[in-house]
Parts: sequence; structure tokens; C-alpha cells
Amino acid sequence: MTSPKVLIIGGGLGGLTLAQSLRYHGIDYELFERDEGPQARVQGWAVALQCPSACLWGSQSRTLQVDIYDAYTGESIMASRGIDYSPGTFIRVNRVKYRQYLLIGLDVQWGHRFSHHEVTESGGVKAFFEDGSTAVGDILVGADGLRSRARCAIVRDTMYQPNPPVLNTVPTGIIIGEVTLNREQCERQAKLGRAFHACIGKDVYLFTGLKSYSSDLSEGYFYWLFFFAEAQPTESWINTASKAELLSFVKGKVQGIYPALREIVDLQKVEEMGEPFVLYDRVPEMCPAGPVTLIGDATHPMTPLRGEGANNAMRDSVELGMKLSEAIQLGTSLAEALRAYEAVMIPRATQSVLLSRQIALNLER
Ligand SMILES: Cc1cc2nc3c(=O)[nH]c(=O)nc-3n(C[C@H](O)[C@H](O)[C@H](O)COP(=O)(O)OP(=O)(O)OC[C@H]3O[C@@H](n4cnc5c(N)ncnc54)[C@H](O)[C@@H]3O)c2cc1C
Repeated sequence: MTSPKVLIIGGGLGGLTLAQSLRYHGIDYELFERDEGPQARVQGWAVALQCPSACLWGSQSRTLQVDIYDAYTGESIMASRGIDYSPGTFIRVNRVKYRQYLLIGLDVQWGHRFSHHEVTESGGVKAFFEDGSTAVGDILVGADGLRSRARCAIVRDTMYQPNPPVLNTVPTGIIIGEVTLNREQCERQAKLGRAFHACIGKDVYLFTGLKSYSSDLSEGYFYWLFFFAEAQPTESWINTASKAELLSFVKGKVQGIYPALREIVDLQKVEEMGEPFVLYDRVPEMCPAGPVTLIGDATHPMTPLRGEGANNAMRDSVELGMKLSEAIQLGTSLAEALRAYEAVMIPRATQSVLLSRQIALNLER
């Protein structure tokens, strides 16, 4: 059997990992990304890769990478809450550098915004892009994130219902800030947690993470996320609030917390506030019979409160690559390989979606 061609829509962490997985198995692919190039858009800050067996750096580290505190007393509550971020459970990576790493050896077709697809008479698939170009393959994988057009096309074709909506709105908002710290300030943050720390208390859920250091280590680039209960998520005030109003809201919430834990917000400049948003998630479902499937946020977006979205996207990619490789070796149906991948992915990702949702719903409100 000749190698089939897989069309991948989206070059985020999921799509790039899938391309690497297919490359490893010697399976032909074409990867289409709407961005004009790898630096075209801000890629976020950092991500924790869960890697129990391979995390040598973590297992040898003697300094604390992560901690979670009571917002008001400043005491660590990680152990009492049963949260396990012990050395060896994860590696924290800068997202831009990690994406560059995943791009090694890959051929990405930049500037291709996917529009829709059609299943061909031979059972293959034809993808259409907004610039009028098309591509033909045996399988199409939607790795195009939260607002996935690939998912919309599948849902519309098979089970379109205006209510309930395809994405679940979680009644939680995030306000974001980015701060450049001098060396002394960096050292104070590192004492709280070298990779990240969070503090939790009534009306407060503040996450602070390291993005990167300057090459001479004189400055550190940090970001913080303030999670809050939002009773009106679909018409949240944050959508129209000014940066000054967003910062003022967070300052008001953290003013009574342990001083070291709010230093990052105290140092925030109004003009460096990020874009706020409310959270969405979705329990993944089987795709209809045929040559199309979804991976990552396209099928199971989840709140970031357990740090599992990208990890699930990458596991999807590895498992899908293995199922396709097995089908090619055995000469069995590729469409059935997609359903076999979904059968493994759905229970795993559903658990992550629901546990991540639960934390958002249980924020100390
Ligand atoms: C604040 C925050 C912190 C997080 N921290 C963590 C963490 O620590 N650990 C963790 O595991 N997860 C974390 N996540 C979740 C993680 O970011 C996502 O789950 C992950 O990025 C999903 O990867 P993806 O490839 O499926 O989608 P995306 O990263 O969204 O990539 C989708 C790609 O598809 C492209 N695309 C979209 N539409 C089209 C189109 N029509 N045509 C062509 N291309 C298209 C986009 O440009 C993009 O490059 C966090 C999320 C947030 C918001």
C-alpha cells in the first residue's frame, strides 16, 4: 500500500506534533497554517510539559520550580491540597522556543487559511483555502484550535443544533498582565517558584509565570493571570473595559493579600496589560464516519487551570500517528484508524476537560 497523504489544518503545538509524528512514521503530510510565518503572531508565554519518565532535568532539580500559596497567609498549600508538581513531573518550556523546536525539519505552508472541505468520490478529502487554493489528500485533521473551522464543518454537516452551542461557556474570566523585572525582583519571584507560582484565597486566584530571561540575565519577563468568577460570561464587562480599568479591578482584588504575592501586580504598567478573555471548553465527541478527525483544542478546548490542553493535544498527535501507522502496516481502513484514535482520545481528554472545568467552577468565589 502506498503511503496516504494527511492534510493537517493548523500549525499550533498539536498540528506540529502531528506532523513530526507522521514524519517519524514515514507518512506523507501537508500542513497548512493561516499565519504568514512562525513569528506572525504572539504565541503565549510558557507551557508545562508533563513527562513523568523523561523529565531528567526536573528530577535532578533541587530548587523549587513551582508552589501554590494561601493568598492571605502566604503559606504553601500545595501539599495540603494534594497537588503534585514534585520534581520529575513536568518541564516548563518557553512557547516560542518550543514551537521553533517542533518546526525543525517540517515543511509548513504558511498563509493558508482553511475555509472548508469536501469528501471526494474516492473517499478522500479536498481542502479549500480562502485564497482560492485547494489540496487533496486521503485524510484531513483539524488542528485549528478553539474556533476550529474543521469542527464547524463537521458539526454543521452532521448534527447542527443551535442549542446547546458547540462550545461551553465557563463562567470564569482571565485578566492578564506582562511585567519586566530587574534582577533583584526576579530573585524574589524565583523564591516563590522558579517556573511559576499561584496564590488562592477568597476572591483571588492569581497565577504568576516566568516567560524568559534576557540573554545577560539582567531582566526577566514575567506574566500573570488573574482568574475570576464572571456571572455574565457571554456579555462580560472585560470585553469593553480599558486597560486601566482591568488593572484597577485586579489591584482592588489583591490589595489585601500577602505582600510578596501581589508584588507582580503592583509593578504592572497599564500599557503592558494583555487582552482579557472568558473561558470556553468542550467535551470531545466521535467524528462522523469518513476521512476527517480533530485534535487538540479543535475537539477538546479546556480551561488552563490544570495546564493540560497542550499536553492532550500532543498526546492526540502521537496516538493518531501510531494508529495511522498501524493501519498502513496492516492494510486496514484509514477511516477506522481515525475512529480508533478517537476511542482512545475521548475518555482521556474528557477527564481533563471536566477536571479543568471543575477548578474554574470552584474558584473561591
Ligand atoms: C493562559 C493559558 C495558559 C495555558 N497553559 C497551558 C499549560 O501550561 N499546559 C498545557 O498543556 N496547556 C496550556 N494551555 C492550553 C494550550 O495553550 C492549548 O491547549 C494548546 O495551545 C492547543 O494547541 P492546538 O495546536 O490544538 O491549538 P492552537 O495552539 O490554538 O493552534 C491552532 C493553530 O491553528 C491555526 N488556525 C486556526 N484557524 C485556522 C484556519 N482556518 N486555517 C489554517 N490555520 C488555522 C492557528 O493560527 C494556530 O496556529 C494554556 C492555555 C491558556 C489560554
